[in-house]
Amino acid sequence: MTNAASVSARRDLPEAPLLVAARGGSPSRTPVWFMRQAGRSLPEYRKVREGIPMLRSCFMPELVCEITMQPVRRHGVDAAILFSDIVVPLAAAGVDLDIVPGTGPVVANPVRSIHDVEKLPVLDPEQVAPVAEAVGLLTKELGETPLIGFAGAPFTLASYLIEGGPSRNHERTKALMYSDPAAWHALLGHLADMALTFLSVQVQAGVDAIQLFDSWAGALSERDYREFVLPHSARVFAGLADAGVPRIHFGVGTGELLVAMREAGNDVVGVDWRVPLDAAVNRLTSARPDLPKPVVQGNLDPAVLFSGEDVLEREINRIGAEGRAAAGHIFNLGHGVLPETDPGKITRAVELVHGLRP
Ligand SMILES: Cc1c2[nH]c(c1CCC(=O)O)Cc1[nH]c(c(CCC(=O)O)c1C)Cc1[nH]c(c(CCC(=O)O)c1C)Cc1[nH]c(c(C)c1CCC(=O)O)C2
Repeated sequence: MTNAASVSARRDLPEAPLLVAARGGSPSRTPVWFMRQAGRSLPEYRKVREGIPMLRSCFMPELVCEITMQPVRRHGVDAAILFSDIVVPLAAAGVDLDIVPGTGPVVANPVRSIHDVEKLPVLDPEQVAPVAEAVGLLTKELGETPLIGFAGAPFTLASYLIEGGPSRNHERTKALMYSDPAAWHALLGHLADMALTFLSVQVQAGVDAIQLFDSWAGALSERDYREFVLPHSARVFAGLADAGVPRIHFGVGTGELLVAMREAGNDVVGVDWRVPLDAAVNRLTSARPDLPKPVVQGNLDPAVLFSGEDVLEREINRIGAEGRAAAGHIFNLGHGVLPETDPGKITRAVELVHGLRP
């Protein structure tokens, strides 16, 4: 795809609350979307996914478009997030892996040495052409609602590749990181290239914002994060600096890493529910008074959607008030929607956020 095409593919959405807030402007209302808003909480999702394996569904453009649209239609959220997965670029490039229901990504041949790193395939943009096609369908269907593209950050992808699947302690990951820094940096460099290719394809196809998911970065100390991870995530963000779309950075349990994660070069800092948004802003501004006040995204505990409506309202009001400390606030959960969540509660949460004074 040429550069000229990339310029014309993106819609002009100057009023979209998500994009206004991401730039630190004054949106007409507090924008809200939810990580994992498409997925098992929705009966219409379970219906269209019936009999189709997760990974295969990510390469079916019409289905990706339909699943991405479902929460926008149902809940009236202020953004769609592309239905895909962080391991899609790895699978597309030919890494032997599967997404096992109830477990997550499982890798057939885990990466444990420099030899394994050297054997990793390079992602050719053509291999994710169905994703670009889905983005094209979505930008036609979404009207004024922005579309968020995403990728997994190098550390989180490395953890799946090295452990071979989900991990509580990331022990093999850390063992490689500490004992073979050359292999480690080669691996993270490779994964940064892949993330950048995957995100560039999405941007050229017309997504309006991107999010880099470093879900498991919170397992690291700040010192290790700075030495072993930050330079690679920074390269992904730097590669998108001229893309013209806001860049969101998110991880779980990253209260101690917020300052370092912002230094990776994003425009919006995702915050999980453990750190109040005003405290997060405080940490960010006192550590880096030289930088502009941050824009934050978050941070309702996904478990609160299992409580009564009075609790939901109280928590949303609290988070709305705390978010006023930031230069902009994009309302979200502190992590993804849990599969058992009552979708009615999600719709109600959107109404309550839209009732907040922006
Ligand atoms: C760590 C991670 C993964 N995938 C992702 C992350 C980062 C975000 C986070 O921290 O949650 C990212 C992701 N995965 C999915 C999305 C879609 C967009 C959205 O609505 O947010 C996004 C943004 C769809 C999905 N990705 C997956 C599902 C469930 C698959 C199904 O419906 O059978 C969905 C909707 C599978 C998946 N893929 C992964 C896990 C842990 C799982 C869940 C396994 C399970 O519980 O069955 C890896």
